[in-house]
Amino acid sequence: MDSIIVKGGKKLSGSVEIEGSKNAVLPVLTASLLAEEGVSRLHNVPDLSDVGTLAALLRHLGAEVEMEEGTVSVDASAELSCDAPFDLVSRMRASMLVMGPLLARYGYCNVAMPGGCAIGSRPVEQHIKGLEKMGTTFRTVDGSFEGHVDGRLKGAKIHLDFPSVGATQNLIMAASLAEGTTELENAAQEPEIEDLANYINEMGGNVKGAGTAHIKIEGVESLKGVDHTVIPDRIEAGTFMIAGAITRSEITLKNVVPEHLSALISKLEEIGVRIEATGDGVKVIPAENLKPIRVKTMPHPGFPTDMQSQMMALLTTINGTSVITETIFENRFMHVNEFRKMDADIEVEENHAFIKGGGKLTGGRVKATDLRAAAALILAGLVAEGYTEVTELNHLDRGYVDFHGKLQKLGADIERTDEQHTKSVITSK
Ligand SMILES: CC(=O)N[C@H]1[C@@H](OP(=O)(O)OP(=O)(O)OC[C@H]2O[C@@H](n3ccc(=O)[nH]c3=O)[C@H](O)[C@@H]2O)O[C@H](CO)[C@@H](O)[C@@H]1O
Ligand SMILES: C=C(OP(=O)(O)O)C(=O)O
Repeated sequence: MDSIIVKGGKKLSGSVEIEGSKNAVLPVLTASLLAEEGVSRLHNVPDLSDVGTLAALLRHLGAEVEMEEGTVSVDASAELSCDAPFDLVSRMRASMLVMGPLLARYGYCNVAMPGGCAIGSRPVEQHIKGLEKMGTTFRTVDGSFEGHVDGRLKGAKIHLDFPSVGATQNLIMAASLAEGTTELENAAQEPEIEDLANYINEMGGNVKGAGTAHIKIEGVESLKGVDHTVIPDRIEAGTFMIAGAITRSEITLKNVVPEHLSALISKLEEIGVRIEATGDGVKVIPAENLKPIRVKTMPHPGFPTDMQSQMMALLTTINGTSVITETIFENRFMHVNEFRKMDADIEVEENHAFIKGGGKLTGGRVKATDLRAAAALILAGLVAEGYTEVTELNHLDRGYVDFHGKLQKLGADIERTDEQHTKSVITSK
């Protein structure tokens, strides 16, 4: 079985380059289906299995997709198929994002229901309700959403019950080729939404207000493929900030936008970890003694749920009791059992985790329960006594490029049993 083995106790030093953002490139790739002419060349694309999975889906739909050294080209000018089957959609929930572009372009889609995943049930009614308001009629057939539009999608005023990232993205894409104006209220404000809007505007679209809770989209007649550079991955950056903090080491991160990480940086500073801006990145400077905190995950600009397990790893090393409250996903504490196997003292009551930190972590064999838990367990392994073996690396490969290699370069004592595998995880043609 593939695993990463880390021996705890080494300090880190040096610098690490942050990749392009997984959560930005996935919606941007689906938006490339909106272009009836031209080729989109997307730069700063990370070599991740999720990108490979989405590329496979775009190819299945009839787009031409090429990948070379961080650039993915998508030509969606051919007549596309509108059927996204279960075997592709179920591999990755972001596949649902083909719905908006297909309905906008063809007035039809047949997209398998993605189902829940380890971190929660993850319903999609906000996507469906918004698209219905724009004139789509849905029925469910054999476990798929079949959507029909009479003519073209129509602009609408849509108030989201919750600022869902995926629903906001699907609706922006649908509205970009709809007739008239769409206004989204209580929209998600993540930097990845802004990146998607920038890409659509570069293609000839008209999206205003992305990055705020109120987004206004004027539909246009057509969009063209263009070049676009994906923003840096704020979650990978945050994960490496914690790598510096947990090992009490000064390290430098390159290709980071600190404004995208303000909630995490503010919590790290409260703990006693200084984050200093340096040209195109940041320096992580932990104090000698760190302090426990209370932290609650929230939609952006709040503290990101995707940093919750890595923060938990750090808090297990800090004297005193810290409290984490998870408000985004109903089942995102599965890593607690794995941390306990490493002798962490953590109690969970409903959506609160109480972490009594400062005790000794002990290495052992632990299982990655989701993508961020994979990284968090490796971070804990950096400071645990003895060897920690982390299995189920398929989760890690969804969202981190060469994670163990980057830690190795920073000085960690870490290796991966299937070294070859990490060369490229993108599915080839
Ligand atoms: C590829 C990608 O960008 N994934 C990110 C995206 O996921 P994703 O877009 O799936 O996250 P959402 O913001 O939609 O979901 C957040 C919460 O809202 C619920 N919900 C969502 C839609 C809906 O129609 N009904 C509903 O109840 C979900 O079950 C979840 O509990 O944002 C999450 C929240 O920041 C991140 O953890 C994921 O890394
Ligand atoms: C939950 C995540 O991703 P996804 O929405 O793709 O499952 C994540 O990136 O941590």
